[in-house]
Amino acid sequence: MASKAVDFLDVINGLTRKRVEAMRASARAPGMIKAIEQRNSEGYLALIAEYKRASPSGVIRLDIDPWTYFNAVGQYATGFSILTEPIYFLGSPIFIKIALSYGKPILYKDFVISREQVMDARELGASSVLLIKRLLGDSLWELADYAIKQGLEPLIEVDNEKDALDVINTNPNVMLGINSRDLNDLSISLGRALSIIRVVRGRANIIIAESGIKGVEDALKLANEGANAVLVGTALMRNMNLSRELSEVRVH
Ligand SMILES: O=C(O)c1ccccc1NCC(=O)[C@H](O)[C@H](O)COP(=O)(O)O
Repeated sequence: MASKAVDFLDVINGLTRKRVEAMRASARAPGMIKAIEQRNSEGYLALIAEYKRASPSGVIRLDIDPWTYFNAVGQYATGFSILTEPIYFLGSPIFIKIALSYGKPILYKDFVISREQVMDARELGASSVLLIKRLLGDSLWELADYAIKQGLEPLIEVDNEKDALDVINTNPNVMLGINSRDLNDLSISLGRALSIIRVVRGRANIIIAESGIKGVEDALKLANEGANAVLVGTALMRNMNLSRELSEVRVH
């Protein structure tokens, strides 16, 4: 009994020391756009690995700490997507601080609706910030311009053709996130994402396919259609070894 208590305290002590060390980090993550372009120029689809413990549909996995995750997927990922939203996704800003030491681009992933959140992303050291077109409506470009002024690269997420065209007609230089998940009913349709990509490929600077990507077969379809990167959460949380296979998918 006594030795169990000591073991546990040792674990807590070790993890807390690492967490405090991360809190002190003042680094800035490198840019996502350049990293994706570099990966594509080497002939590969870029992989953005998301640290995602839960979603509105329920808990995904709580038994992987962020160090274990970043260590496992870091060598294969072009960048990280880090959920900071605490209620539905059990995210935290500390995960960004921890990710900084891996030297990869970092996307701040929350339902961003305010300048304060953009500032938070910047102060934490993220390189990009997620802006969801359907969530922001008319305030999208005001917030996107603010993020750019703060030195962040906005990832503008859409889930339909009209919004995708709207984004590239307004600013083709931002990263365009094409979500397979319908944000009304949370249903996933890779087919819908593929048809949106078909419409915008060659006109958007960077296309990132998001959500519902289960493995190499899905990633290949998206790459063949014109995606520059895939953003994968749930499947990687369930099987971190998938990162190696996904990192080997080629672009043309
Ligand atoms: O993940 C959800 O269920 C979700 C529900 C409502 C709004 C947003 C949601 N997800 C945010 C994301 O962008 C995903 O975490 C990301 O695309 C990764 O998706 P997946 O690989 O399917 O976990």
